[in-house]
Amino acid sequence: MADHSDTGLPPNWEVRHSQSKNLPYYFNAAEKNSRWEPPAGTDTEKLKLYMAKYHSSSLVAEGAQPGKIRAAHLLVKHKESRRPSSWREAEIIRSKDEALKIIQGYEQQIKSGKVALGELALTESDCSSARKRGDLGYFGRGDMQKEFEDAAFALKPGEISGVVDTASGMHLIERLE
Ligand SMILES: O=C(CCc1ccccc1)N[C@H](Cc1nc2ccccc2[nH]1)C(=O)O
Repeated sequence: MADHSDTGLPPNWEVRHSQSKNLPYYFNAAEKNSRWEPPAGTDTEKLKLYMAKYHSSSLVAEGAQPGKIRAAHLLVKHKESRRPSSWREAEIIRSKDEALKIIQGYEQQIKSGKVALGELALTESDCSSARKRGDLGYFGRGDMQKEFEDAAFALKPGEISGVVDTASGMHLIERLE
């Protein structure tokens, strides 16, 4: 078992792995608290070394299976989103219309070749997948919200969707595999 002391995380915190999302998350056994992002007070350089040492193997993406695709997305949430909060902003108050204008701007930048979706997702996406350049891993039909699924499965690998509106917010989707 990995020695938790060299994770760089504050006391009682440890790194665990979400099988369903094939992603590491942070768990505090004392407070029974978990989160996708490292807690405040983390020595991020130490955490990076720890992750490279103990977690790169567990992050091996599931192999492509029949009926599954892999996609990345960039999400702009708004005040009517199912969870109007993200790693970027504790309380998201922009209107749906403002979110639409913002994501249409991103769509233009991406489709003009000025920036890659994954690059923009890193800093602009309101989904926890932002830190993986929006990469959601492999998923099949029934795994994601219907509007998202239909738009993603309609893409060929390498293609980018138009703006997709779901209960989570406004998305741009890039099919990766
Ligand atoms: O549910 C998640 C995590 C999704 C995820 C899957 C696989 C790897 C990493 C993240 N994040 C939500 C925002 C959100 N809503 C979505 C709806 C469809 C696809 C991706 C989505 N992301 C949120 O943060 O509110």
